[in-house]
Amino acid sequence: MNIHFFKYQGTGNDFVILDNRDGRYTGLTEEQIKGLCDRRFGVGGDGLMMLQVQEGYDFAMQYYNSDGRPGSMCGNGGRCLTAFAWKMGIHQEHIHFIASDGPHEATLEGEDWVNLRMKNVDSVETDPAFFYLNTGSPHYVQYVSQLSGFEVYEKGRSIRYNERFKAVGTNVNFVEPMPAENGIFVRTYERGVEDETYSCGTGVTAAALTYAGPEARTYTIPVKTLGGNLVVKFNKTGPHTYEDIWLCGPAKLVFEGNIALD
Ligand SMILES: N[C@H](CCC[C@H](N)C(=O)O)C(=O)O
Repeated sequence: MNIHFFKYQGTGNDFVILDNRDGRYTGLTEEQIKGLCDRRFGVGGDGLMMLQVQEGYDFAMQYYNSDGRPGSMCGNGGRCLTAFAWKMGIHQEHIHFIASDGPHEATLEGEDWVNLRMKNVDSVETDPAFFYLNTGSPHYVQYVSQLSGFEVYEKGRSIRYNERFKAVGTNVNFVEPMPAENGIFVRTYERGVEDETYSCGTGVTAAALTYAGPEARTYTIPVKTLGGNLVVKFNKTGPHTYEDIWLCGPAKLVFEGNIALD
């Protein structure tokens, strides 16, 4: 089978994207998706997404992690798929799509900057050592010092596979405040990739929410990742409740091509 693919990246979180509006790629197997995401034997990506038709929406987002299995919501993926939908002719000032965690709204600024509305958050588990919350995907958030030299892979992996999380898994974010920028630096170990990625949109969102002060008001938090900069804007409405959450940043086409699958 010949596959025509598009490769996108958003702050270095990279994805293979397929236009599946006619259903031609619906039968791809877990092994085939894993193979397409393989950086040596395939196209390479942290995940694969399909652009799908969905009545009542501009499109549906079907997301798979690089292990070939369906993942939960992917923030950078949603931004990249929005840029791709625009390229495919879905030209709306406000784009509405449905993903595994429900409806999303997105706007573009130019061709490769996407603002993506994330689902509201109505609870956060707070522990002296960490926060745990769901921004479309589950995220463990821990503040550390000297994040540049931190062992994200080893420490992230040990949390992801601990007694509590090993069955279902979790994404694990390590966060360091950047006082001069009034922002944060975030590094993430991703479930389903089972490695550190250059950026994780739902993780960056989760980390930014935990960085807000105690006051209920709107916040704008700049976030640095290994792959570039994002901005998270939201309205904190109570001690653990957040609404009108927007993840904003670049989403770019890298290349497109064809690959034959056996
Ligand atoms: N990279 C993604 C997160 C993918 C979620 C996935 N790792 C899972 O837990 O299923 C993001 O930008 O939000």
